Amino acid sequence: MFSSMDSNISIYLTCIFSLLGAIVCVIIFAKKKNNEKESKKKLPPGDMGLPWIGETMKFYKAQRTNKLFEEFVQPRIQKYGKIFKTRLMGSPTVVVNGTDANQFFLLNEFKLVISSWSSSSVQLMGKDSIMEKQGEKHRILSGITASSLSCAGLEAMVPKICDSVESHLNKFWKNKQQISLYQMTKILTFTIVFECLLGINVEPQMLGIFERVLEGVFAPPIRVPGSKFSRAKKAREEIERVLIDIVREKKMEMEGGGAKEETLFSRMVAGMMREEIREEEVVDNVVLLVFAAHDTTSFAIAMTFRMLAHHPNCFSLLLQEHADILSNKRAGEYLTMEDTKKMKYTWQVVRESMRLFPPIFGSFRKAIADIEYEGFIIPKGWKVLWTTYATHYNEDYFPDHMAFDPSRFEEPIQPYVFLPFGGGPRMCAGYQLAKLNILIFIHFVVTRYNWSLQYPDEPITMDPLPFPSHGMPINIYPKKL
Ligand code: HEM
Repeated sequence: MFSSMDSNISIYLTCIFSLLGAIVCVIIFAKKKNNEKESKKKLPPGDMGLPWIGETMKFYKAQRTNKLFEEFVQPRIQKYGKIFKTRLMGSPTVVVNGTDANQFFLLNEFKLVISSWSSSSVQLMGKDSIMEKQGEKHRILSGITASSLSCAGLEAMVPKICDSVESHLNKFWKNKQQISLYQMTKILTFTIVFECLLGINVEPQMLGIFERVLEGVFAPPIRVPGSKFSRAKKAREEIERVLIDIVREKKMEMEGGGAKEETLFSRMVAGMMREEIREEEVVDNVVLLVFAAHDTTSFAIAMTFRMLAHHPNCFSLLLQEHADILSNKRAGEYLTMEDTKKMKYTWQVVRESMRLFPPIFGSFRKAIADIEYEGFIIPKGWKVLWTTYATHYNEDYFPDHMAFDPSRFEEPIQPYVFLPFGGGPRMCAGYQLAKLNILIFIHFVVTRYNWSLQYPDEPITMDPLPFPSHGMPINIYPKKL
């Protein structure tokens, strides 16, 4: 009897110990799994460099010679993969590369990330410009901007742009044998933004003051006499006084029932009268629009002409497109929106030039929450940098990627691969205006002038936006019309 009881107890104990063992195993296994999961949520690989300064100097050095991708981004992609960490200008930063990353971070604007500009840019553009706005405020401002920059708004602008280009050529190109293409297109873009988009007459001194503001946008925010930033801040105060007077004049004119013509400026002032936006917001957004359009459009034009000079076959095809459009016009008749839609090959050439020479290399965002992406964690407060190069210079999307081949754009390009104008809620508001400005300018120049580059291989510098280091001087010879 005892022996059968003993054997029952021992079976009982064996069962209990086995059960306990199983529970311990399950706990250990679950803990291990959890630890594995936790350890997977690690920071991306990379080198944070020296305290505070991090890898800023290496970044600037690569940027200055327009080799940001070749000398900074690509070697790190090879070493660490498409997502890597670094430290730039005092901020821990994760550089993300590729279509999926572009889509993820650009579409998650306002939800996981917000745009992040340097302190100098914010002080000079103003904290009330669209680039600093989030959520509802951003929606109101982009609504006002979009109403003028939509296709319907732009159609009315085409003859005005033609007029501005014609006056520009008469004033700055006529009887000249040489001009600086980059400088000239800056003047023209400035005039187009002010006169065609905003409906504000350009006073002679305004461009100079604006250029001084723009020179300080990426300089260190040190306000000591003689510094770039200090000069820029003074210029900003000067331009602010001029713009406040213009805003108040416009408001009085509109209150008195004048100002029939709707421009982006009158829409902003109307928004101010409805108390949707404040006077400071109107001023800051005028400054921002000039900044956003100025160096970008001029660089896109300059690089298009450079590529055309290097690829005479492409130039012949482009010239034919403009000769065909011109042959259907009466003497002196301006282009229409329909004509610009016929400039398909020209737009391919411009896009291919912007693929190789993007006017904006990418932009910084700031994480507003801890972000889990591709098995890594990007802590709240860290910066995220997406770049155009990572997809523009990728063999998978653009085979023989350094070759200039406008035919790549005959077929639609997969989303988030070609991003000279960015994407998501912060996609360039002036994309269509830039397109018209560039196409119409090319039409006038190639149908009226023969031209050649003075320095076919002029170096490109970045500070931090790219520009041809000698201003791209060209020789010009008027065509006999
Ligand atoms: C070739 C010429 C241009 C290029 C390559 C370009 C490129 C860009 C890019 C990449 C962004 C997005 C920046 C980001 O994601 O943080 C942007 C934003 C913007 N662009 Fe352009 N741009 C050009 C011309 C213009 C013009 C002509 C205007 C208007 C006059 C303009 C107005 C804006 C504005 C207002 C934003 C800010 C949008 C926002 O924050 O919601 N751009 N541009």
